[in-house]
Amino acid sequence: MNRAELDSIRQAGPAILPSLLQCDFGNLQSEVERLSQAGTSVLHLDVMDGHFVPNLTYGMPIVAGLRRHTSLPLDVHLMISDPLAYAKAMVDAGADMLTFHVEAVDDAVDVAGQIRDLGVGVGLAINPDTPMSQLDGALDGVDMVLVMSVQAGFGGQSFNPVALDRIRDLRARFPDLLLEIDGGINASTIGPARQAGCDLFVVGSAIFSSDDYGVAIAGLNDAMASNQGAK
Ligand SMILES: O=C(CO)[C@@H](O)[C@H](O)COP(=O)(O)O
Ligand SMILES: [Co+2]
Repeated sequence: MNRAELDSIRQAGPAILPSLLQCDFGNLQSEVERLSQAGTSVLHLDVMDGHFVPNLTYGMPIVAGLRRHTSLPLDVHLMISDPLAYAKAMVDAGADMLTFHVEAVDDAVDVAGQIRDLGVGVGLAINPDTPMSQLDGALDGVDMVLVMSVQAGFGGQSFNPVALDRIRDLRARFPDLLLEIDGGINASTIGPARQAGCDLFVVGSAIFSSDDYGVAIAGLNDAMASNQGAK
């Protein structure tokens, strides 16, 4: 994803990104079709290595398989200890945006630069219990900050409101930075996250627990617009 494509995502307004973590992997193609029909504009893919986080998901073959069946941009959330070891393979598989964790690397600016050189958008993620000071001086070459509202590793966890203060703080300091939030986003938490200044909302359980993804996404968009929920 180049800068122009990222800008067009931002200009299109807030977007809900389904996280496939809780989809039916036995019917992946049909799940993606259902999400496309429900108005999805970007898919969020959670890659976990069983080392950086205590959970294991999938890697390049699934990304490549999705790439063959959809033209939707693929936003790949790397919850892995060595993002550079897999970055090129992920891009070759079809990732459009690669987000790595600030906790996983020694030099985030260097990692971001090497990912950028692969021709994709770069995101930097931060877990709720990591001090925000770790982002100081780390945002050069970063297109997006992913503020985790749960500890990375599992779907279905409860929203941590510390993420709202973080979004507010980043939005005030970096008006043009793309901001994404991930974890525990539902009809109660999406409004406050939007009001705090977030652009992209990753949603797993609140979509996949519904029989009708279109209804679930419409409900989340309504809740975002009416800013329901606790602050
Ligand atoms: O990155 C992660 C979890 O580490 C997420 O993308 C989750 O998959 C979101 O799931 P819900 O919290 O919405 O159930
Ligand atoms: Co994620």
